[in-house]
Amino acid sequence: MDSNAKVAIIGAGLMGHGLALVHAIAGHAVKMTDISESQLATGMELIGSALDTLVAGGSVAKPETAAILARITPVGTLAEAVADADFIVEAVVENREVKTEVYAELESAAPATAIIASNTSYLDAFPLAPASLQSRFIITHWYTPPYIIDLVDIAGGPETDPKYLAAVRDHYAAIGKKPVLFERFVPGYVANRLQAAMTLEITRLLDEGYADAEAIDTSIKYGLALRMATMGALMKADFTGLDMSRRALANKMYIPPEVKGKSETLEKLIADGKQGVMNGSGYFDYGSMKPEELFHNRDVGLLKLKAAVEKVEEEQPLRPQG
Ligand SMILES: NC(=O)C1=CN([C@@H]2O[C@H](COP(=O)(O)OP(=O)(O)OC[C@H]3O[C@@H](n4cnc5c(N)ncnc54)[C@H](O)[C@@H]3O)[C@@H](O)[C@H]2O)C=CC1
Ligand SMILES: O=C(O)[C@@H](O)C(=O)[C@H](O)[C@@H](O)CO
Repeated sequence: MDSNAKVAIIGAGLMGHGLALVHAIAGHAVKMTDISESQLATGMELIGSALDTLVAGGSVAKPETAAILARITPVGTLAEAVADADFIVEAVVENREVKTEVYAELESAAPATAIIASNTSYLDAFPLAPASLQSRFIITHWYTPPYIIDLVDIAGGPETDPKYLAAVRDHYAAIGKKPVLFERFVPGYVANRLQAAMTLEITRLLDEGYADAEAIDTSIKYGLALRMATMGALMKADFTGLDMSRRALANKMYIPPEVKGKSETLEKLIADGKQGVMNGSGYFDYGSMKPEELFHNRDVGLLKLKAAVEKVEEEQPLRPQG
């Protein structure tokens, strides 16, 4: 696969519009569709504001934006989106029935040579796709916002032809992303599994009154995250010394929480009308700051952090170079 491949994005929601932008920035001609006309229009607006943010953060040059936008065409139907596609990205709601319907439609509408990729967060999407798609059906899972976060989880199913996995991995690496190709599909891949485990522990700490939101996020931002940004978890263990890891495991002091499927703290916040950034408060209070300003600041901040981490990796290497 290369940047001449024509891309179709199915679903223009939070992820779909971002994925359309990622591929257009990489030079692909992109067709994006959604079952909801209004979501398709919103997706196109969000692409415009995301591009402005990338320009403000120095990741895209202003003169390039017109050409990037011109590469993205919103279309009204799935059939139109995929008619001449080489690579199809499914980013519809995380619902088995909806995804099954989309794959059934792709069986008749997609070219017989197109690679089909699902952006599912946790579902085992392979059993949902018809037999005729299995050899070219893959997972490419991105993180939000995908035009800033470079990690892409790539996995095949039992019948996926490995050549498609390698082609997509190599292309994403060539356009500056960080693909991780899994030997075997595991729901949630690495990062989402770790995120889920952390969320479970955070829920326990909050619900049982051990720590509040401020204490938890301070611990993550100023403790874990800064080290993880340059070392990950396993290199950090090397720095700590592996004997320490062995002792920590042997002590068996950490007992994972019971999986309850809900959190009292979260239920109370939602009952009090707190939905997060979009309505001004969630675990934290955002006062008079508007969602647009918050998203802009988050994204420009992430771009600056990413540039700083890249510089540190270059200037203070932690492994032999070359
Ligand atoms: N929200 C997130 O942070 C992330 C989500 N994902 C995954 O990406 C996928 C999409 O998630 P979001 O973008 O967050 O959802 P979303 O709800 O923002 O967008 C989904 C879009 O799919 C559209 N849709 C529903 N049925 C359709 C159909 N038959 N044909 C075309 N469009 C259809 C909806 O109208 C909606 O606009 C899910 O599988 C999710 O698990 C993956 C990474 C991050
Ligand atoms: O965190 C993300 O951006 C993603 O990895 C996801 O797949 C989902 O949003 C996930 O966090 C839902 O639990």
